[in-house]
Formats: sequence, C-alpha cells, structure tokens
Amino acid sequence: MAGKRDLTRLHAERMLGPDDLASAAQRLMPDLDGLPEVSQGTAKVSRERMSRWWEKSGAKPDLRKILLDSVTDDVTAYQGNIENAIGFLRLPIGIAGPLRVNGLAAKGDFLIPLATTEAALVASYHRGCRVLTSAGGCSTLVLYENVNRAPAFVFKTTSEACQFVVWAMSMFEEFERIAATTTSHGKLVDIGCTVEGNHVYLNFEFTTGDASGQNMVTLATQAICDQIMATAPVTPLRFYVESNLSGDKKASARAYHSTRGKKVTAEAIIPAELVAKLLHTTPKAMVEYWQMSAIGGVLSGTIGVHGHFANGLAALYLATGQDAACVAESATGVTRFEVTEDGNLYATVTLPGIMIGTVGGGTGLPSQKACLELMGLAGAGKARALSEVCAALLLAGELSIIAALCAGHFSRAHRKLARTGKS
Ligand SMILES: CC(C)(COP(=O)([O-])OP(=O)([O-])OC[C@H]1O[C@@H](n2cnc3c(N)ncnc32)[C@H](O)[C@@H]1OP(=O)([O-])[O-])[C@@H](O)C(=O)NCCC(=O)NCCSC(=O)C[C@@](C)(O)CC(=O)[O-]
Ligand SMILES: NC(=O)C1=CN([C@@H]2O[C@H](COP(=O)(O)OP(=O)(O)OC[C@H]3O[C@@H](n4cnc5c(N)ncnc54)[C@H](OP(=O)(O)O)[C@@H]3O)[C@@H](O)[C@H]2O)C=CC1
Repeated sequence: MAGKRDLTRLHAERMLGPDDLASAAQRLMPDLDGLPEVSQGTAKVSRERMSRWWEKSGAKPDLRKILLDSVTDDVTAYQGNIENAIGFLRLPIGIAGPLRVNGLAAKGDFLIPLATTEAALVASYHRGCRVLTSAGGCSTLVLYENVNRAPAFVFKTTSEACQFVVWAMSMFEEFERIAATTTSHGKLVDIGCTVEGNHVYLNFEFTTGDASGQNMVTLATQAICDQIMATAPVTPLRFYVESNLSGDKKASARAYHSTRGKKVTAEAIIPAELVAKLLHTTPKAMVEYWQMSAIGGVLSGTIGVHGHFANGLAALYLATGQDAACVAESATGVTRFEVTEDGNLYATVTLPGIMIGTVGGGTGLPSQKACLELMGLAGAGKARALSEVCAALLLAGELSIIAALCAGHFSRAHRKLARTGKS
C-alpha cells in the first residue's frame, strides 16, 4: 500500500507530468523581464500615475479599459486606502430587506446592500429579512465594545518583567493622557497584562467612537510604547507594538471569549405559520437541524456554533467599506433556535466581537459611502446602529440557511440560482 509520502509524490507527478518534475522549480519562477517595474512606490493615487503604469506594462488595452478607464470616480478619493494603485474591481451589489430592526441603536426598516459573487446568498438573506420583518422585526443590542492592541516587551529576567508590570499597571492615567494626544475619538479604557517568562504582553483596550478603530489603536499604542521606552524604571530590551495577542484578523479562542469590536446580539420569535409559509418547514424541524448542526460544529472544532456568519459579514463588509480581512475574527459566535411553549420559533445570534464602523477606513469611499447612505447609516453616530443591523442580518441568514437545509432545499437553490444562464 502506498504511504502518505508516495501519494503526495504521485499527486505531484500527476499535476506536473513526470518529465516536468526536474524543471518545475525553474518553471515556477516568473519571467521578471516581461514585468513592468512598479516604480510608483507611492500611496499617491492619481489617474495620471495609474495610466503611467498601464502604458509601461504592455498589458492588453482591454484590461486597462475594464480595470481603469471604465471607472469614472474621482480617483484621488482613494488616496489613503491603497498603494501602487492601477485600477478598480467591480463587484455586484444585491439588496436584502427591508429588515425591521427594533434595536437599542437601530430602529426602523433597513435596506441592506450585499456585495458578493456567490449565487443564492442575497436570495437567502433577503428571505430571512422577509421572515423577520413579517414577524414584526428582531430585537438587537450592542452588549459591549472595545478594540485592543497588545504590545509586547522583552526583559532580561522574569523578575524585571514583574517589576515592569507593577509599574505599568500604576500608569493608567498617564497612558490614557498619551493616547488622547493621538486621537480625539479614541479613548483608552483598560489595561491588562500577561507575563510569560521574561516577556510581558500588555493589552490596551480602547473605545473608538464610530470608527472600527484598528488604525486608531495602533497609533495610540505606539505613542504609549514610545513613552514607556523613555520612562519605564526597568527599560525593556526591546518591544513590538503588536505581539499577535490582540487577535487582530485571526480566528481565535480569544476572539470568541472576549470582545474585539462590538459584542452584539439579535433575537426574534417567528410564528409557526410564517415558518411554514416563507421557510417551508416547522419550528420543530428547524430546532432538530440546529441541534444536529451544533454537534457537527463541535465535532469539527469550529469556534462557536453557527451556520454562515462569514457570508453576511463578508458581503456587508465589502459593500460598506469595512476591512474584509476582519471577517476572520468577527465570524465567531453562537446561533440558537428553540421551540417556544406555544410552538413558535425562538431564534437568536450573539457575536462576541464584530469589527465595524461608519467612519474611517474604507467607509468614506464613493460606492461604500453610498451603500452606507442607502442604509441611512453613514457617518458619525451610526456605528452601534450598523452593528445591530449587522447582527439582525446574520440572524436572517441563519434562519434562511437552516430552513433550506432542514427542508432539503439547499442544493436545489444553489443549482437553480448558480447555474441558470451559464453554459
Ligand atoms: C434560495 C432560497 C431563498 C429560495 O427560497 P424559497 O423559499 O424556495 O423561495 P420562495 O420562492 O418560496 O420565496 C420565499 C422568499 O424568499 C426570497 N427569495 C426567494 N428566491 C429569491 C431570489 N431568487 N432572489 C431574491 N429573493 C428570493 C423572497 O423573499 C421570497 O419571498 P417573496 O419576496 O417572493 O414574497 C432558499 O432556498 C435559500 O435560502 N437557500 C439557502 C441558500 C443559502 O443560504 N446559501 C448560503 C450560501 S452556502 C455557503 O456559503 C456554504 C455553507 C454556508 O453552506 C457552508 C456550510 O454550511 O457548512
Ligand atoms: N494600522 C493597523 O494596525 C491596522 C489598520 N487597519 C486599517 O485601519 C483602518 C480602520 O482603522 P480606523 O482607526 O477605524 O480608521 P482611520 O485610521 O481612518 O481612523 C478613523 C479616523 O476618523 C476620525 N473620526 C472622525 N469622526 C469620528 C467619529 N465620530 N468616531 C471615530 N473616529 C472619527 C478619527 O479622528 P481622531 O482619531 O482624530 O479622533 C480618525 O482620524 C482600515 O482601513 C483597516 O484596513 C486594519 C488593521 C490593522
């Protein structure tokens, strides 16, 4: 019987052909002579610079037309969001809703733009929105918010590390003051620490106003660290402004059991008649599927238990100018379905930390801002409402996908919507 290594070799041979194996490494090297030099090396975005790249590139004019010329935006609006800019990617936006949200911050019926290339996704969220709205809406609540940065400091000994911690923990007001010199909307609200041998990880927690805040907390933490290096009674040998302990853009147990961004929950009670009419199933069947899928999630080791938070998050993040990489940390949490005493469906989602904002980052770019405006959630004072609408949307998605799976409609929907009109 072939061992694992033999199989890997066989697989490689099948991919490349045995004769190609010897030259594989060479063939994988790109032909650098043919590539245009990226001499821009700049964050400046102008049509002239972008054109210059295309002229030098020798790429087909058709490509330039698609990626640059057909976009009529004022390209300087993108400065501060991209380097070595050469063009724009277009994604289709679908609309889900109206979704009725009876939240603490979000109140009303919301139209939700979703950017995706996955067929059936918008249809599914739209159906879930229809169910929730027909049921009178869903309740939502931001339970907690903070964004952390976790710098790390290296000492000669654990004893020095501990002396440093005692000092650092007494410096909160000073650190708060320094942070405030870098941002008027961000505020340091807590410090934590973890000692591992002669290493100290500090955890600075901030509120970030209506910005999702990753950049804000980095700049504030850098200023605090600079001050620490200049004034600490035990000077660290070295430090790093982020130690990988914050959980930034990583799925982690930490993201699940603490909050980075906004902890938000949504719940609704759906009458059994609506479940039958719009979801073609029953509360009991949905709870049975949910129970089985919860164990499936546990068996596969997912962080949390849910169906497809990443789908709604990614599509909403792309449409509204959030950092799409934050789906990695934001898509954890719990979905729970129960049958109520009177036979209806109780459904809830809780997300421990979604990174989301209505100012800063990509939220002010032309099409992203337009999507936020479509929701009535652009700009200052709207971040909590957007988080609540996001949780409500994810609840809608859970209702729809779980209904499709337990009614046996899941594959049919994807066959119908993904293959129609394709050769
Ligand atoms: C596709 C549906 C919605 C059909 O659902 P349906 O109930 O058969 O459709 P219907 O014709 O009875 O209509 C009911 C309502 O659904 C909506 N609806 C219905 N069709 C459309 C459409 N074409 N476009 C827009 N909205 C649609 C619409 O609101 C409509 O009400 P109406 O407005 O007509 O009164 C349903 O079967 C469904 O939701 N399926 C689940 C699909 C899904 O959630 N896919 C997620 C992506 S899968 C993935 O990413 C991987 C994952 C997550 O599966 C991995 C994993 O779980 O491990
Ligand atoms: N640097 C990093 O470590 C990382 C950066 N990122 C990127 O960072 C960006 C997100 O960071 P973020 O800090 O949100 O964005 P920004 O860096 O754009 O900061 C937000 C800006 O908005 C201003 N502002 C105006 N009104 C408000 C308000 N009502 N509430 C909050 N701020 C307000 C802030 O002013 P002021 O601060 O003066 O109060 C600040 O200048 C994304 O582009 C993301 O991709 C992502 C991961 C890591």
